[in-house]
Amino acid sequence: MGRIIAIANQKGGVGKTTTSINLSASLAELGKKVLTIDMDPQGNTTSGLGIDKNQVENTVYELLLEEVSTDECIYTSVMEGLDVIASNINLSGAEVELISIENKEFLLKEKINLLRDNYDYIVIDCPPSLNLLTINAMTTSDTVLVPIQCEYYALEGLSQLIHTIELIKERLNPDLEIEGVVFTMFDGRTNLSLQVVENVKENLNRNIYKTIIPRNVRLAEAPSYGMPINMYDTRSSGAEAYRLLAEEVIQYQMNK
Ligand SMILES: Nc1ncnc2c1ncn2[C@@H]1O[C@H](COP(=O)(O)OP(=O)(O)OP(=O)(O)O)[C@@H](O)[C@H]1O
Ligand SMILES: [Mg+2]
Repeated sequence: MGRIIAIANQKGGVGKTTTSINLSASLAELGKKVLTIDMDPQGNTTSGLGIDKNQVENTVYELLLEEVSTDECIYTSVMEGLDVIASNINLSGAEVELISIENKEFLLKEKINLLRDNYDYIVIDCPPSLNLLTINAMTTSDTVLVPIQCEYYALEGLSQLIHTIELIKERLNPDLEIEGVVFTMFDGRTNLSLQVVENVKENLNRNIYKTIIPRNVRLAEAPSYGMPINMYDTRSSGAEAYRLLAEEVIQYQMNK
């Protein structure tokens, strides 16, 4: 049975989408069958994997709120072995529409359970908020992976995120675990990045991935070409890092 990983942090711009795209693509490169679900109305994971978000007919919105089957929502990405359930701006209205629906926290889970067996990994990119879309992602998932940007306010909001995850575990998804945190946008030339890593390690009693994602301009460029980093520049430091992260993610499961 496949493992479902939510990439979440309500803080904006910390590298959730970059991690979703490139962890998914690196897992696929290692021969895994992967599905990436874009739960963010910004649709950046969708376009970053080579899918025109304004042309897709069925998105997460249709999956959650209309009588559309899961199969009809799955698109193939530019990367072999990597499928996508897309998103676009239409999803921004879903939050309000979801409120009055029964079982509103479990709509995604009901749909995704049907195809768990078709994939080794399902990676869900969450929006930068602890809203119903994020809650749906967390009730569907086995684990949450939290990207932390190496900047001064890295720890801000982290305790709130951990508290939310624990509440969801208590009330909605008893199996949910925090898989770990991964540092992103590390800049080895500054003391700040090093200090942030040390500070978070001291304050956070959680699994921290050994792999640290460096700040690498190729990672920022790749989405505008609709490609994950391993296709855009396979030898870049960003591609190497996400490959190592994918190996660690696979290892985590084997250690269970
Ligand atoms: N390791 C990196 N090196 C250089 N640039 C990066 C790196 N990771 C992310 N970026 C850039 O930083 C910006 C924010 O990254 P990203 O979109 O992945 O964050 P996010 O957490 O998904 O943001 P949001 O909260 O808006 O969804 C993007 O422009 C992205 O290209
Ligand atoms: Mg994002």
